[in-house]
Amino acid sequence: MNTREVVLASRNAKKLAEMQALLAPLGLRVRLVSEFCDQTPEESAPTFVENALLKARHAARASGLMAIADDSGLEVAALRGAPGVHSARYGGVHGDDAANNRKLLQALDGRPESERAARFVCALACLRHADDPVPMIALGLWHGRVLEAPRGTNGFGYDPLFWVPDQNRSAAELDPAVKNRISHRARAFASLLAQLREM
Ligand SMILES: O=P(O)(O)OP(=O)(O)OP(=O)(O)OC[C@H]1O[C@@H](n2cnc3c(O)ncnc32)[C@H](O)[C@@H]1O
Ligand SMILES: [Mg+2]
Repeated sequence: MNTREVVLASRNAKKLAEMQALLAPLGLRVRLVSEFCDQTPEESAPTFVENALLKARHAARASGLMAIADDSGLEVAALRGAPGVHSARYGGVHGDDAANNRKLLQALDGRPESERAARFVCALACLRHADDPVPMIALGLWHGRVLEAPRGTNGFGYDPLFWVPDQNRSAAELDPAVKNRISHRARAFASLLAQLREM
């Protein structure tokens, strides 16, 4: 096994940019799953952790390398956890951020602030190889609330609708470096890096 090289099992360019910055302290050579294969596994599991494992296993098998996958999304308590594991395709078309945001605004139309609490969830799975029986798992949460209209142009996905109370800004108004210090993904990577350093 080559432990100096890792494949990132995502096809979302903006998510990949965040993952690469968060992984940089380890000084590994980073490869992308798109270099090895065109297919994507179906993200059909009911949990973020299981979907992250599906993606990591697929990338490890395609590349022969250690693999890291991120499965993430936004949970709104008043919507019983939706968009949840379906965050990327909430609006009907996979990866259509504008449609996803429109649907979320509609779902919360007229709801008071007290019913707009939300949290971003990030599950990371890291496999040393495709048949690794001891996957490393890391979770990160980021609490905020859903705005009534989009704000800001940074980031991706639901960032323009996610209000970060202690920053007094939406996630899309944050400097990318700040988002990468405090986000769900930042928290999950902090935990994963600690595990990788012990490996
Ligand atoms: O599966 P991969 O290829 O990694 O890319 P994806 O975009 O499909 O990623 P997910 O399946 O994990 O779906 C996560 C969705 O949740 C949203 N999301 C996740 N992290 C986010 C973040 O940091 N900011 C805003 N939205 C985010 C966004 O809509 C993503 O498309
Ligand atoms: Mg996906």
